[in-house]
Amino acid sequence: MTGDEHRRNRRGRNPDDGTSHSSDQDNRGDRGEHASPQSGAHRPGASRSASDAGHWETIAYGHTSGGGLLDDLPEQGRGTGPLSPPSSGQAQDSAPGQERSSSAGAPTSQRPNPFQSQPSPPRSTARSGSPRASAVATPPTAEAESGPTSGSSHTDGALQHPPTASTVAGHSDRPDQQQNTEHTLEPNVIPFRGAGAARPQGNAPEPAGDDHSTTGAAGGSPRASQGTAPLPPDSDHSTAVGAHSHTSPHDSVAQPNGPARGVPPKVAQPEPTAAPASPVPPGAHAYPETEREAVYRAIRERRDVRVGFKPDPIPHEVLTRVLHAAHQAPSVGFSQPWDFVVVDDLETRRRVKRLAEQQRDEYANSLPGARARAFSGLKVEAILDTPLNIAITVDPTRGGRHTLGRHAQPQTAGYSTSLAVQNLWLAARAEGLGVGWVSFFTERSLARELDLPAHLEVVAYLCVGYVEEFPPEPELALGGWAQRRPLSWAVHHDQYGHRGLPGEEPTSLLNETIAVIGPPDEQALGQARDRQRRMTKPEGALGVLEDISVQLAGLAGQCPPPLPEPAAVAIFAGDHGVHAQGVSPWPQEVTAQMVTNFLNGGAVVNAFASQVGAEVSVVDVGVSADLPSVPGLLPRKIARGTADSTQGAAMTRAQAGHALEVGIEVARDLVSAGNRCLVTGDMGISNTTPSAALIAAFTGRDPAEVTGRGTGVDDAAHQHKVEVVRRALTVNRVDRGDPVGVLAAVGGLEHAALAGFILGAAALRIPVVLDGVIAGASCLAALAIAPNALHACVAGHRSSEPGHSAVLEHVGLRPLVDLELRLGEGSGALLGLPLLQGSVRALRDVATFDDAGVTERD
Ligand SMILES: Cc1cc2ncn([C@H]3O[C@H](COP(=O)(O)O)[C@@H](O)[C@H]3O)c2cc1C
Ligand SMILES: O=C(O)c1cccnc1
Repeated sequence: MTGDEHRRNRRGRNPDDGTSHSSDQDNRGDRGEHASPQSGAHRPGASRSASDAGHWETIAYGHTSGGGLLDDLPEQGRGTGPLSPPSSGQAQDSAPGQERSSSAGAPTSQRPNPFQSQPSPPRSTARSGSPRASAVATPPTAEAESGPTSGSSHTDGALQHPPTASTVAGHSDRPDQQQNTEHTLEPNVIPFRGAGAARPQGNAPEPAGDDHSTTGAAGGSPRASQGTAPLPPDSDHSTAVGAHSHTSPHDSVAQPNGPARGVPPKVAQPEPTAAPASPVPPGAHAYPETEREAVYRAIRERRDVRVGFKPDPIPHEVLTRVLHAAHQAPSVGFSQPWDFVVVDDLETRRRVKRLAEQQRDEYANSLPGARARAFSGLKVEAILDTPLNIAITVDPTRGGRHTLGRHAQPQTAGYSTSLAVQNLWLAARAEGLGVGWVSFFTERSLARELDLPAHLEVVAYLCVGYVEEFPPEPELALGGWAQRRPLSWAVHHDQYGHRGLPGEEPTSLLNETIAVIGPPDEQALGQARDRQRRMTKPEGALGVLEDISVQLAGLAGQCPPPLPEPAAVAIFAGDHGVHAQGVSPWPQEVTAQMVTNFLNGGAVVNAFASQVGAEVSVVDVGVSADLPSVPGLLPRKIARGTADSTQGAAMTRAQAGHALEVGIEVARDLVSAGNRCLVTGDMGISNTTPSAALIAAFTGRDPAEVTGRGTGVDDAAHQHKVEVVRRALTVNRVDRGDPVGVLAAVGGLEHAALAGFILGAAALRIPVVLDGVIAGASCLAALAIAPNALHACVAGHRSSEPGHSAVLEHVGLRPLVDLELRLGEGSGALLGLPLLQGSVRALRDVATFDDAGVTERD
């Protein structure tokens, strides 16, 4: 048996080989419950429930009729300053063996998916940016420098609205807009907190029929809502909230997706602190259950509607109610900075629509191929389909110079206006009106079309009308454009990063991730093998691609698995203190220059990504230089390069842990943005040296066997590089049983982040295509942390770096492409991507003997 055959046999056929699988439960993600809506439409044998059907189906992508991966999208802007590479290169060879394993099965089977599991508040639109033109790149000179400094940390800023102890007379809304007593206006008064009556002063009107806010001599806060029970005297909701800190009285209330959820509390409820005993029990002011449910229902069922509008006019009183709800939004310093321009003039709307169409085209042209195909099926506006549009504007100057709370955060005027938008949206949902927020405009051009006064800005442009139906989930989620993030990803305890829902023990992102990385789904594996056997081809004829398709079915828990498309490559970039040892012929500043080149679309990775329709992001986890803030760059700098590992640890354990978590978060973000395949990329001058050290540490091989020439050092320099790796390992005395410790001692920030990226993909059961030696080294760390992560890994190619072959052999991965590449960036992985996609496409689309009426062999 050849080495290749041996490696292949360790994969696919029996994926449990080679790693010690724990008995981890399958991916339960965020306490999952629901089935996944992410499966593609229109594939043979795919079953969809009737409730999924309807016109939402028409926007689903992942359909099989797409035009392949070699699209002809316009090229992005390119870098202009060519780098002058030093010469030379060498290769390794290895011919792919041919053989297979397989079987087949009927499509289906589902798996828990962290995205479907946990109800969480709705989000609205998705955005994206395009690479910019400009470029810097200089030829290599020789020298180095670096110095670790500690990185940034996250903090949360909470908005506080200080209590105020004065009453302010206000003006009323237009009385002619009042339809009935249900919609009377409240006095425009800032209530006292806990101190007697808060009565309108001066000439503020006493609203007709609104008797609930001014009952009794002791009084109570006037409330905005109608039909609320009279408030007990001296009630003050802010006291109640403050006294209960984490355990808000609302914890036991029904969650946004339905009745109270049963997450068993693992943490004792904190004792209320020394607040004076209140005669008002917690929850006394809660609405009765049916009313609460109505509130949560409106929140849950609000949709950004683009399709299925009816032409029926909106009665004036309905529209007024909805606008009145918007007008009751909270606002900074009670400045009420909004105005509502109700547009029904057809000519104006036609002009606005033209603006939106221009922006739509511009956006479409900026998209990578797979995204562009998906986007072409999406409707982004219904400007002429609805009886009217509403532009909601902000006046950032309203309220005068001393608007309370706005002095420190001028953006709060715009935020306040967004709250008016949301109020309108929820009220509209309750009225059966659909709302679509169109943001395909540059703000100034829209303001011009609407002939707004110069001091106003447009916050939202809404298409409003009755609808045939409301989609059961956001249209973008149904179409697979993006997925809802589980609530648990967004909730932190005391400090950003201490995750856990209320009542749960806070956990780290890393531990949470490791906990859900499980073995492949045996049933889906079996179905995929069975289906491969029944497909109209001789058994095994697709060789390694059969194994890959089976692996992906097991990973997804679904046969056939979703197409691994769209794909996103994340290039993790960092610098290295060990560069000072003369291990690379390139100056360290090339790292930052290449990052700029990536962002300008001018590098090899961009060319290959464009070829296969993938999106490119660059993650700065440790570049020494400051990088400009541009679309496509994720600024996650943890340190300005690592320390020199020949002198001690390259980084602290905390830095390595932080980098791992950055990688996990990037994986999560890219997957929730709708990507179904992740691709590793790297940039960091000198990073083949820490790669060799990691590989030696995790495989136990001698540094001489696994240290390569990287960007091309000569024999003498190579010898020196081997000694540098040896010294780093001696100085740091690594223990491979402590993978985070190994990463910290001899790795790089991009290695740790890449390990996290791999773990993040595995936890989400999304395939991750690995590039060359840097990804390989990182993968060893990831597998040492969670062996089951292997089932998410596909080796995109074999690099000519010797350390990479050592990795592939050690973990039992069979590279898809073997072309003597030694570049990094994600280039080799991207070349392998279409093969991976082809393997799944075949499993999904190829007819079985039965279906096609083809006679099987004897
Ligand atoms: C212009 C240029 C573009 C690159 N793109 C990837 N690498 C690759 O080479 C570097 C590692 O090799 P060594 O350890 O020998 O420095 C990494 O940045 C890696 O991504 C590049 C290197 C250079 C010079
Ligand atoms: O294998 C790789 O990915 C590689 C090889 C040399 C330099 N940079 C990356």
